[in-house]
Amino acid sequence: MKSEGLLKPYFAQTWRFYLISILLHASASLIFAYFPRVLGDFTDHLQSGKLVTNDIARYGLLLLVIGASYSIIGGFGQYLVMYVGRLFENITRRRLFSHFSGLSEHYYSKNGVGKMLSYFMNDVTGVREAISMGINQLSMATMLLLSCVGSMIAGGIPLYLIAASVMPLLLIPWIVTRIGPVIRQRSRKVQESLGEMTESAEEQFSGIRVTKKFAVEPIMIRRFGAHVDRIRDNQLSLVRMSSLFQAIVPFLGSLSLIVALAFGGYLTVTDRITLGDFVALTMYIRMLMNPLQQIGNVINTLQRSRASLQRLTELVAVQPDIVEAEDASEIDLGRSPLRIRNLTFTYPEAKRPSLQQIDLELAPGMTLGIVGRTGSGKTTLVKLLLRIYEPPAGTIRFGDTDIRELTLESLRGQIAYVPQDGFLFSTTIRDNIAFARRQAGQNQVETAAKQARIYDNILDFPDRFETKLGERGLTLSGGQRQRTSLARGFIMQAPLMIMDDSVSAVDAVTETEIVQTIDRERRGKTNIIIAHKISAVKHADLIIVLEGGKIVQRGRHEELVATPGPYAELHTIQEEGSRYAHGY
Ligand SMILES: Nc1ncnc2c1ncn2[C@@H]1O[C@H](COP(=O)(O)OP(=O)(O)OP(=O)(O)O)[C@@H](O)[C@H]1O
Repeated sequence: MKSEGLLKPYFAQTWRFYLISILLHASASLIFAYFPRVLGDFTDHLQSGKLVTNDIARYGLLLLVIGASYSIIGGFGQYLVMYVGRLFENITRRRLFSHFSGLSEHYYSKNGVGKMLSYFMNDVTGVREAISMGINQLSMATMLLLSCVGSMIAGGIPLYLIAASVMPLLLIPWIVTRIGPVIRQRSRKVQESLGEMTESAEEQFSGIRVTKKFAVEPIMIRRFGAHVDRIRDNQLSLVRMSSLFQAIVPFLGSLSLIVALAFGGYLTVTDRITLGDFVALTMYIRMLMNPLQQIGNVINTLQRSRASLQRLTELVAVQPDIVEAEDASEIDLGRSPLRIRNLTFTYPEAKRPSLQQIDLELAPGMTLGIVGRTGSGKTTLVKLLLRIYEPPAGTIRFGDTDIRELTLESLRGQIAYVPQDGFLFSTTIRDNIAFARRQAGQNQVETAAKQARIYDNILDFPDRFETKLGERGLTLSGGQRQRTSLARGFIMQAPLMIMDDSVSAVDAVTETEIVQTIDRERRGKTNIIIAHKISAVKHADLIIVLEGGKIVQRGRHEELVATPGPYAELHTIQEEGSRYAHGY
């Protein structure tokens, strides 16, 4: 899997920062590698017996300068890389979000929200750690390693002594390549189980009201517990491998030190190197252990983040199911009749079609009523009209233009869709109503609220139109939610308004008022009203009855009531129901 998708543009933008940082790291390491040399010289000076108080102060000052320069220069280099690492997080989260927004409903129904959240949180952070902390440590460690070896050679320590002492340390890369893949695979499992947990938590918190009503909390707690246990098991398995790795590295470091001590000590007593060289050598070996261990850690981090990067790259490569045609055009839906011809539609991965051979023509300004049992295909028809799913070519047209040839903005911007359970955001009721018309003035918001018969309720809310809804705000009743979402539809004054069972939760009187408002306020505009209640559609210019995805009846209310069939049956049942309710 290629990972350029995310990293290439990022590095193209930030390589200068990395270059400066690596140069700073290199300078800091060069300076720091001088440290053991100074101590070695000091030892030799001391041993010669010529050391005076002034020299001690000079050596002390030199070490202070080395330490301070290393900290300042290295620290600044580190800051730069950390800074661009955060930039990566920022750029990637924005990019992911805009990519997510373009993906289709089908994608979301296949992939849970929890997974998306996990991409945002864990994976982006995982990659950021690798390209900030990881690169920081790696460059620092490599530079220090090279500087130390360089300084040892320049300081006159024999090459064979350096080679013998450093040998055990060189086993580290070999061990890394053995253990690394296992760590990566285990880390992938941890990330996956984290994603599953987030998904389960998200679903369970969203459904908490249902859970409580059915008193099934213990089952939910048990189910969630199983997810958490899986994370623990996967994490422990990862920690076992990482710990083994972390333990081997210092062990090899100790081996190096032992060789340096034994071999270096022997060369010192046989006068082949000075005591100062010996002191410097042991210090260098000590200094090398840290960077080598860091290199190991970084390789671990890189292995872990490769899995994250792979997931993110796969994600940004997902193409939206619905794409605009290159020469997509815009038309005025208010002037173009809706023509549906021989529309048969099967959901991806479904066995049977949800709509079959639908033929329908709706002139601008007409009101269409759609009734039908649950699962008969009403919402599916709407999803195709909005192009949330792709209808077969040529089956749905506005005038002579196939909806697949329209820009998505032109199509969706001219349709006010009011679903049964319109989602309300945790913001003010005003913002919720003006959702698709951000620039709407207070007057327009109030008019829409009046049309949807929610105005009086809003006046009773604590801050009226500025009342906050949602988690930390007011909770609306089902009927109030529906009417708020209806107001959101009204405010668009769109050429086509689709109400998908959007008055099902309001009382009969309010429903009649809303239906009358639609008739009055939306005269000349096209309306599609989907309802289970005949009272909501009986004024329509045309009513269709769907059954098993087919239109089984069509006509005006009076005609349909007079014709034996599902509509007349539904009418009788509902009439009897209402008579019973009124005590006849
Ligand atoms: N995303 C989907 N993938 C596969 N099948 C689906 C999908 N959405 C709906 N269906 C199926 O398509 C059929 C029609 O569903 P649709 O939602 O259009 O019914 P409906 O008439 O709007 O029902 P209701 O009145 O309950 O809202 C059903 O059998 C349903 O199971």
